[in-house]
Amino acid sequence: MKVDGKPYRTIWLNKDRWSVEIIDQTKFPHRFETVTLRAMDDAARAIKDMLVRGAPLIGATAAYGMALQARIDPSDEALTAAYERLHATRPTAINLKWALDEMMKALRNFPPAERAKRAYDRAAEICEEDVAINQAIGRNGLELIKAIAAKKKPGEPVNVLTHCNAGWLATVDWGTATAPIYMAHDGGIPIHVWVDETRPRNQGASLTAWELGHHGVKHTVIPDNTGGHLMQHGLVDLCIVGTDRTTASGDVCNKIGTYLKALAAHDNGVPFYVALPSPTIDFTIDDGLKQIPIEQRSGDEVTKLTGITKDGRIETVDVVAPGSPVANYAFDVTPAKYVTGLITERGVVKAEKAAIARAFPERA
Ligand SMILES: CSC[C@H]1O[C@H](OP(=O)(O)O)[C@H](O)[C@@H]1O
Repeated sequence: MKVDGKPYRTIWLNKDRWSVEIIDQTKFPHRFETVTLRAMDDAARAIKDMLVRGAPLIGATAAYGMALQARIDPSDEALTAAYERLHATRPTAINLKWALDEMMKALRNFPPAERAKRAYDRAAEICEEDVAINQAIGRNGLELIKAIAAKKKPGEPVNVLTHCNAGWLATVDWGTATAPIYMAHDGGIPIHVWVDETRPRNQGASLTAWELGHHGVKHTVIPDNTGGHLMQHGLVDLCIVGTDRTTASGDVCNKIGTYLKALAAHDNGVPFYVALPSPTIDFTIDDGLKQIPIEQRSGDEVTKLTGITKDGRIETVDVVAPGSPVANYAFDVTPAKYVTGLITERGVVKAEKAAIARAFPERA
């Protein structure tokens, strides 16, 4: 998407045709900086330390991590070690394993001497596929927004609530949950987004708000616990969130707090949609609560906050009583029964096994 009028993606190949550039998302919202990945380890660290994050972007970065490895040492042993190193960076988003499996599938039948070129080609394909999938999710989600807009008074905005960042910063471009929002905005449909700040890393306040603002989309940042109140007072027309892993039966794993939003939406009759690119479906599992590994991250993300001072210095401060233990579960699982529909690249699909299998028969 555009940043101050200049088109950007979150990851791209540099002019040297081998090093990879990423936007460093740990610097948002106060700094826009990029980082060059020159080795597989750079890609692994970028994923682990969340310079890049968001299931599709994690997959794309891992794919280029394999390409960077193939350039240095394309042997079976080296590629297997790279697969393991990248796979170990974060446990929840299934796109990581999906992308790594795609790369190994693409490389294993090529002689080592030809693997680097094939790896870069496949990584580029994965990025292009992500953009096309997200644009299709945008078109399919746009129909839902149009149907709500048709019942509104002229000029009255459709109010969408979203959680965390499932925007273009979580993907290669367009985003998943935000793709329908951008298309509605670009198509002249009045739209407003309630942006959950999304503690503890504040991906909503620092990423979603930043990207919506740069695209001119009206939005309001809210504390995470506000959404239920807004729904009780008819101020939310629909929820659209992303996902890091959705099971074959439609259980949705997403950023911590998503489940509570789904409960509030269910209780208030607010449609709750999940934007779901097919690489994020884990067809090997059905029960999200029992089978999806939930990442636990450093307690520092809870006890510390980083911001900018009046004179422009970036500072980190402690915000929790010294010595208090903290827990930092990064994701939760929303059972399929609370999901109104899955907005996929092949249409809006019911959150149930048979419907998902019909939509993606080649993978079921
Ligand atoms: C389109 S995937 C976005 C998904 O990923 C985020 O998690 P994280 O920022 O920790 O990678 C969050 O769950 C978003 O919904």
